Amino acid sequence: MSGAILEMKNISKNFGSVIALKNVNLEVYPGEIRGLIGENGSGKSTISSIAAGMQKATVGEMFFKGKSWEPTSMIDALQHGIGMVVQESGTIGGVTVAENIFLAELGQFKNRLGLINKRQMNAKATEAMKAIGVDYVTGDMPMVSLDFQTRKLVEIAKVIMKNPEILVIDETSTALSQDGRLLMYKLIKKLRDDGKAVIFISHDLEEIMEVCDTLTVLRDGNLIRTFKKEDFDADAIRTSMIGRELEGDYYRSDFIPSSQQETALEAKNLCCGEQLKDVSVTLKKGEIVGVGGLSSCGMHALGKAMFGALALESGNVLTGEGEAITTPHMAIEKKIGYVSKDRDVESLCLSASIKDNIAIAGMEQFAVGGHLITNANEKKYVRKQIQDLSIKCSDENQLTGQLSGGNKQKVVFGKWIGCGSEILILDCPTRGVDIGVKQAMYQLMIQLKKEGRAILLISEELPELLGMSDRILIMKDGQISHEFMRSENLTDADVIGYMI
Ligand SMILES: Nc1ncnc2c1ncn2[C@@H]1O[C@H](COP(=O)(O)OP(=O)(O)OP(=O)(O)O)[C@@H](O)[C@H]1O
Repeated sequence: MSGAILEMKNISKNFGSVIALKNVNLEVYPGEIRGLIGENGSGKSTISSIAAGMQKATVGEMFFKGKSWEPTSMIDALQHGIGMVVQESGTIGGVTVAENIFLAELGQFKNRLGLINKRQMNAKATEAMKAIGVDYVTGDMPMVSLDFQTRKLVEIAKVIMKNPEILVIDETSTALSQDGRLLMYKLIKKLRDDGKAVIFISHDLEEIMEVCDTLTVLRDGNLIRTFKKEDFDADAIRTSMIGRELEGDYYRSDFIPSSQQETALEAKNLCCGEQLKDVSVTLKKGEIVGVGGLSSCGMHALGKAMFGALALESGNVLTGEGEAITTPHMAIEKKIGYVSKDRDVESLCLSASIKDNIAIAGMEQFAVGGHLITNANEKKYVRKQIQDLSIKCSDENQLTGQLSGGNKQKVVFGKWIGCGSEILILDCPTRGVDIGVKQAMYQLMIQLKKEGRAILLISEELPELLGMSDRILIMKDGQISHEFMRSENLTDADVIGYMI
């Protein structure tokens, strides 16, 4: 035993012909925050989920606290000291916060008659939320009433409550806004200071360098290198991630706001409870309008509303020609595309193939006469998106649910880009996407802008908003609190003040 709390030896994992991990050796030490970074599909989720009992390695062995480690499930792993917060939603929608937190452990609340003491269970769940610093969520709340960020926080509370020896956090930052991230950093630093270990997966190099003590780079299922804090160097890490230096512009290189005169889409006086309070936005052709704020500020609701997917109390969404958009069907007809933040639930059908997910919005492009679908045309259309966005998959028939997180996001992007959307409502479009692909997506957005397409870019990444937008709208408490024009001098600090 090397002093490591977890030793993973010669781990390989195959999914049919896909090799996700090749002979990976990973050791994690107590009192360490270990970062895992790598391109989409490099094997980060696979290696950490094997440690956390979600799946088994094809080959290899593991030792936890010096003993052979063969967890039979995530619950088994959590009960014995390794807990994981997964990349996508790890909670169940149809039940309460307490039922999610105590899933598989409801027995402890049974009374002598075998009935569950809900009051006690709810109180304990409320306590667990308070323990991580969230005082606005109680155990009796239905999960469906919570936004994406809060559902993630429930998941974090559930794992933290078990006081794990090792906590794995898989690409969760991008599900959280600024306040949620700060809360998460505080929790993981406390665990580290208490002598526990954390495995932290993120695509945000700046964040991972700031938060982690050591950093392991994976590429194509191989462990490339582990950096110690004193050796952290952004260029060296990037190069070992992608196997070459990243060249060319990342964000826009111009700093002058620009657009055409014509309006592409307009939201007028939108009202929807606490989420939207008299919000008006005009999006011009050839313009990228950024929308930022804290998770509950109303920006995600605004995106939904502009796609006709939110029941409004009043106000309306109109195209440049003055036609009202009240349903997603109408929006699609008017060439509006929408990437939801809640990718797995709202943007994809995970049990369908990549082909079906991409082709569904683009029939007009490849069907003969707009209605006769030929296999060859459909395949050609889908393959082009797979190639343009470098979607890592076995072929277009692979089920979307089998893709890595970032590759799923690329499928969503491909669906709306391929069908020639004139207006794109992009809610956190680069969530979980690696830097190489992010760069390609930004360059694509610039190209679309040049072609006169309009983009509403809703994002929790301030550098992305500052780097890409012609105008930035900051939202707070369901209202637009400030508008900034694109400028070289605009900084994170200028913007944050209007969010909180
Ligand atoms: N259930 C599955 N069936 C088939 N292939 C899978 C499955 N799960 C993962 N893979 C493949 O294994 C490889 C590694 O995936 P993994 O999710 O570990 O990548 P990752 O580094 O976490 O990527 P991302 O940054 O996009 O989340 C990918 O090629 C992925 O498509």
